[in-house]
Amino acid sequence: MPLLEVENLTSGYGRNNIIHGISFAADEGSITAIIGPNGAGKTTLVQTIAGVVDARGGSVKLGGEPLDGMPARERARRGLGYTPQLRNVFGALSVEDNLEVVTRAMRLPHDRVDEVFELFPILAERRKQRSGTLSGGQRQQLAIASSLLMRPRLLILDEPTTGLAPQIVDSLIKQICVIERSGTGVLWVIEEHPSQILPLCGRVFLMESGQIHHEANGPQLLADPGFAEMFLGARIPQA
Ligand SMILES: Nc1ncnc2c1ncn2[C@@H]1O[C@H](COP(=O)(O)OP(=O)(O)OP(=O)(O)O)[C@@H](O)[C@H]1O
Repeated sequence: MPLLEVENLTSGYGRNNIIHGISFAADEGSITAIIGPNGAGKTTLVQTIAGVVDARGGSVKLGGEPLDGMPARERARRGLGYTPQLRNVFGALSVEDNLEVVTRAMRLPHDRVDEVFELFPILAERRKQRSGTLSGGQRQQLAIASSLLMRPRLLILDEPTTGLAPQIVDSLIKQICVIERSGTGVLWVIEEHPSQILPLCGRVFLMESGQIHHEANGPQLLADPGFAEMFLGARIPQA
């Protein structure tokens, strides 16, 4: 059984539906990617899975358990971790306090903070630093660390590498691979760096105009000469 099963999911804002009857699945211990042009509805799709945007039809199951109608917080308790695009951390709080806000709110054991510090040593070094003064990459690590405190079965990452310096991108990708190898499923919305990320992806779903048009595995997709023009409007440089 796949870890995540999305069936015929529809959602939108106001009078407009943005995603139209999307179905796909993602497995544990592997990386599944969603890729597509700006405005395709990728963020809306993952926010609907996470319970941040209400579904208007269809279903989402995690480990066979339906999550439909549950608020985001309840989904998080059941193992669905979501790190939004905007690296939202509490800028006025220290690194450590950001993490403690989550452990207190979700009544988690305090040693979970040490667990995520092991994965992100730079955050441990900077535990007393105000988060607003971290670099973009460090803020992204803190946002991911906050999601990991719940020990999610599935971690959704919305464009985690966008806007980061190449060296930081490399180390973040390595850290995400460590998370995947620990058995966590990763659902990754890709915006930048496809030539680095796609080879790591078991399944890739190509989204356009609120629908999934194609499924492939990452290496297959990179080898497809039409892919870059079709979905990114540019040629993908080889890694
Ligand atoms: N809160 C909102 N209210 C109204 N419309 C929205 C809202 N968020 C997104 N949209 C619209 O939904 C459509 C899909 O946006 P979405 O952010 O899901 O796409 P995306 O594929 O993630 O794009 P990008 O790669 O640019 O982030 C766009 O037309 C966008 O303007």
